Amino acid sequence: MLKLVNLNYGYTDGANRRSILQDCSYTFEDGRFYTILGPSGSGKTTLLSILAGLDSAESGEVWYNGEQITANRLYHYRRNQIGIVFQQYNLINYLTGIENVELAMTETDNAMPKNRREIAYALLEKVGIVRSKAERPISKLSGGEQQRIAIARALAANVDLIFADEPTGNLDTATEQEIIRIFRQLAEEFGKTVIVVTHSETVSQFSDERVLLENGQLRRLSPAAEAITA
Ligand SMILES: Nc1ncnc2c1ncn2[C@@H]1O[C@H](COP(=O)(O)OP(=O)(O)OP(=O)(O)O)[C@@H](O)[C@H]1O
Repeated sequence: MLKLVNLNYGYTDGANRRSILQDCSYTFEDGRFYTILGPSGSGKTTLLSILAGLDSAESGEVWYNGEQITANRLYHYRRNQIGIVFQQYNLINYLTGIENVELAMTETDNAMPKNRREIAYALLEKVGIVRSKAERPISKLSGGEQQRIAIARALAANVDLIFADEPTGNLDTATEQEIIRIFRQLAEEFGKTVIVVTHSETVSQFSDERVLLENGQLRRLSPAAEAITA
């Protein structure tokens, strides 16, 4: 379970103080697929950065699996407990897909099997990347293929919590559907918690829970399509 308690975050813009998160609290349960929605500039990426340990709130607490993610736990949390998927994929372009995933397996303290390459192929197969594609340099792959590899890379350290920021922002509708199917499967079949920031109605429709970030706070949207002002 990922729990946020009274998070506050703001910045100064000239003489003005702007608040992005205001006593923001929420609980994300294990094994569910969440989407975070909200108007442009409402702070979704900022919130995700805080949840993924890339930025820190000014006050408040983040708890994961009963442990508070304090400054001295951040390194462990980022390295061993979470994976992140970005809109721009952020893969290493001169390496192949399989090398990107294998490299991620060396960047964790979690126990990794000796046959890393085989496990990496299996992980890529799970997200629909066959061997011939896994062995191509990233620069020779489509955006959809790169995003699948980025998802496999995020899972490589055997983590249970995946964050994604606009993961389908650069993809066409058919490819978006494929990525949604992968996220659904990760939650349903493999018990992963998937938290996705998105403007896409399609992605949000297929999530287990839609959460709106508005006026610095998160609130659950009712399952029946509530109008979104994103
Ligand atoms: N440290 C900072 N200094 C100045 N401005 C900041 C800082 N952090 C965030 N902002 C501003 O806070 C607002 C929220 O940004 P954020 O990217 O989190 O919003 P968002 O909801 O993800 O937006 P979008 O949907 O357009 O991607 C933006 O106006 C951004 O420019």
